[in-house]
This record gives sequence, C-alpha cells and structure tokens, in this order.
Amino acid sequence: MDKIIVSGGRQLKGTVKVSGAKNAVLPVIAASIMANEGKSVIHEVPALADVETMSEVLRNMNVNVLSHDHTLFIDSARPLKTEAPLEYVRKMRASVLVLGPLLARYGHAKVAMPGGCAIGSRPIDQHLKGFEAMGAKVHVGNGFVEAYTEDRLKGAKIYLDVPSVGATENIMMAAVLADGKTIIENCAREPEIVDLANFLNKMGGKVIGAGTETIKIEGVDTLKGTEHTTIPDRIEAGTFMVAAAITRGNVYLKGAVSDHLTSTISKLEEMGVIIEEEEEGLRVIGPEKLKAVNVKTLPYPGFPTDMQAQIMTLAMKAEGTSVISETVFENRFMHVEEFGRINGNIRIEGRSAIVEGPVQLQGAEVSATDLRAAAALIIAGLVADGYTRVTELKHLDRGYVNIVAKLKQLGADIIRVKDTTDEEEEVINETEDQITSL
Ligand SMILES: CC(=O)N[C@H]1[C@@H](OP(=O)(O)OP(=O)(O)OC[C@H]2O[C@@H](n3ccc(=O)[nH]c3=O)[C@H](O)[C@@H]2O)O[C@H](CO)[C@@H](O)[C@@H]1O
Ligand SMILES: C=C(OP(=O)(O)O)C(=O)O
Repeated sequence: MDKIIVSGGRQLKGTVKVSGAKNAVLPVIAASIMANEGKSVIHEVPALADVETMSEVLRNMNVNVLSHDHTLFIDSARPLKTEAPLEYVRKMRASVLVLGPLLARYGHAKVAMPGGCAIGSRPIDQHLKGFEAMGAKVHVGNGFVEAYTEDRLKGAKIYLDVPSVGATENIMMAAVLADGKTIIENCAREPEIVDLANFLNKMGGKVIGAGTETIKIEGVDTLKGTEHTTIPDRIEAGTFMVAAAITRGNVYLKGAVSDHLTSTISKLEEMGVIIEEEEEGLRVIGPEKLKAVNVKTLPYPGFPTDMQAQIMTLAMKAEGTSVISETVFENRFMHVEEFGRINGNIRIEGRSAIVEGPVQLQGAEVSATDLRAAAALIIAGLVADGYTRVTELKHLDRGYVNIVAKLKQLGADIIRVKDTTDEEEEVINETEDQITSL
C-alpha cells in the first residue's frame, strides 16, 4: 500500500497545467461506442485509473481502444458484447454509463448493479426510469441491471426527480439514437453535460439545451466516430486553488475555466483569497488571514460536492466559525474524523459540519476515505506541523493526474513511497536532514 508523505510549511509558487476532466471524459468514452462507423479520437485524456477502467470495460466488449500521448483512439465499428461485469463497476461506478449507449445501439445492455459507496447509497433509479419511459424493459436481479427492447427506443418526455449528472448523461446518450424526440426536464447542468452534448452532436446527434434545465434530443439513425478535446477539470483546478490559498502561495492555473468555477471562486473570494483572471487561466494568491465561510453543496451551478472536503481544509485555517452543509450525498463527511486526527476542530450537526478555526494542524497518519478526501488531506499536510502520511491512495489515483509531481513542481515537500517502513523512515530522515541543513 503506497503512502504520500507531506511535510508542511512551504508556500506554493509557480504554474500548473490543469488536466482534462475525469467527469467529462468518462461519459464521452462511453458515448463513443454508439458509432458504427469511423474512429473517435479523444484529446486531453487524463492519465487516471478511471480512464483505464473505462477503456478496459470497452475492450472487454470488443471495442478497439488505443492510448497514446493523452489521446484515445476508439473504434467500435465491429459487433460488441453488451455486458459490463462487476469487476469494473466495483472499481468505478461510472461504468453504468455504458447502459444508455448499448441499449440505444443494440437494444440490450447488462451491467453489474453498482452498490452504495463511501459517500452514499447512490441509486440509479432515475437512469432506469428514463430507459423505461423510452420503451425499454428493465430487470434488476442477481446483482445485475439488464435493460432490453425489441423495437428501437422511442423518444419520451422524462422528468428527473433529482438533477442527476449520470442519469442526464445516460438518458441523453440513449435518446440520441431513439426514434423521435426526447425531452429531459430538471436535468443536470454541469459543464460535463455540455461537453458530452457537444461530442454527441459532432457524432451526428441532435441535442439542444445542454447546460439548461431542459434538454431536447431529436433521435437520429446512426452515429459516426469524431474528434474531441476534453474540457479542463474544474475540480482539479479548484483543488489547486485551495492548495495555493492555504499556503499563502501564488499559483497560476493554466487552463482553468473561470466560468466553470463561479461558485468556487465566489466562496474563496469571500474567504479573502485573491483570484485574477489571466489570458489562459487563473492566478490564485493566498491571503495572510483567511475568513470563515458558509458553504452549501448543490447541483451545478451551486457549490460542487466534489470541492466540499477541500474547502473544509481551508475553513480549518480560517478565523471564525464556518458552516459547511452537504446536500448532494448523504454520507460525505468521512474526512471529518481524519481531520480530527490532525487537530481539526469540527463537529457534525445533521448535514452540516461546524468548523472552528484557525487551528494549527499537526501531521499524523490519515486515511483517504474517498477521492476528494484524499486531496483534502494532502492539502492539510501542506500546512501541518511535521509529517502528514496519507494512506488508501487508490481513491486518489482514480481522479488526480500526477498530483505529487504537480505539487512538487510548485514547491511542496511531498513524496510518494511504497509501504515499506524502512523506505518511509529513510525518506523522512533524509528530508529532515535536508531541512536542518537549510
Ligand atoms: C463520474 C461523475 O461524473 N461523477 C460525478 C457525478 O456522479 P453521479 O452522476 O453518480 O451523481 P448524481 O448527480 O447522479 O447524484 C446526485 C444525487 O442524486 C442521487 N441520485 C442519482 C441518480 C439516481 O438515479 N437517483 C438518485 O437519487 C444520488 O444518490 C445523489 O444523492 O455527479 C456527482 C454530483 O455532482 C459528483 O459528485 C461526481 O463526481
Ligand atoms: C465522487 C466522485 O466521482 P465518482 O462519481 O466517479 O465516484 C468525484 O469525482 O469526487
């Protein structure tokens, strides 16, 4: 088991390039299998475990997927298998995004049923409701969800009970090849939805309204492969913004799109962080003193749940009481216990975390309970006394490209080691020696 060791106290300075967005590229890869002619070429693909898992899901279905230099070449022209087994869904819930494309192209899809996960129960009832409205029969049993239709899917009017990102994507993909018009109401408005709609339209689809509450799709008969560049990862950008702010640093985030980060920028500015828009990205300057803030996570354009743990780290260093409420997932405060280990002063009241600051964080061994908790704990380590050791890095590897190298490039004292105590101790001793000799 690998560990990341961070020694606190360095200000982050310099430039970092934002990678392509995990949550944009995964649905795009899933959608590409609807092409029955031509290859899809996807650029700015982040080198992440989730991208590898999604590529494996496709290969297992007989799709030809090649990866070279941040570009994926996907050829799905030959007949495909229409199943995705549990080994993939267990690694990555986004595997369920092949349901819509397979059902639309082949009239059949069988995918292992994703269970709950660390952050909540995460049902897929809204995805299935959409497929049923389009005429599919859906059967859930023996750990699988299977959807089938003898005729082509039919366009339908679908109202989502919650603006689910995954349900909007799955239904939008299925509807592109359906017969007639589909209207999805109360849909998710995330930039990743817009990116997927752009990709589908380049494949020959007819999708309008992505980015608003209502998406209208006119079904077409066939789709072909196309070329596409993944949008920059707004959550990775936000994570580095917090890292810059907490270390009183000065970091230029090349590629960060301010329009995708409005709520994050607004909350950081409320805390006193200086954010300047430059030609190709954002500059973030951390203040001497941070101010407490109240944050409530909401579907886009509200404050992202995927930034909740990171802003909580910042709140621990801010003067006063911050209230951080999580309304998207019912169990996304597991990092609070880990923050307690490093001297955080946080109590949970219902769906809110009450954060008293500022505290002097103290390095300790902490476990990354989910992807964003991993990033938040690393950020905490940047300003903690001594060494913070972060374990359970499998979550981190799903969603951050080279985070250690990127932070190091900005001046952080950070290293990733294999879990051999000797090696770890050696690294710590060497680092301590270096620091003493400065
Ligand atoms: C790969 C990807 O893009 N993941 C993102 C996506 O996840 P994902 O697409 O899984 O998240 P959803 O938007 O679907 O979930 C939001 C809420 O809706 C509920 N729900 C969802 C579907 C459904 O059929 N029924 C239902 O009740 C969920 O339990 C959750 O409480 O959006 C989340 C919310 O912004 C982000 O945290 C994830 O990073
Ligand atoms: C929750 C997340 O992702 P996923 O939906 O892939 O689990 C995330 O990116 O923070």
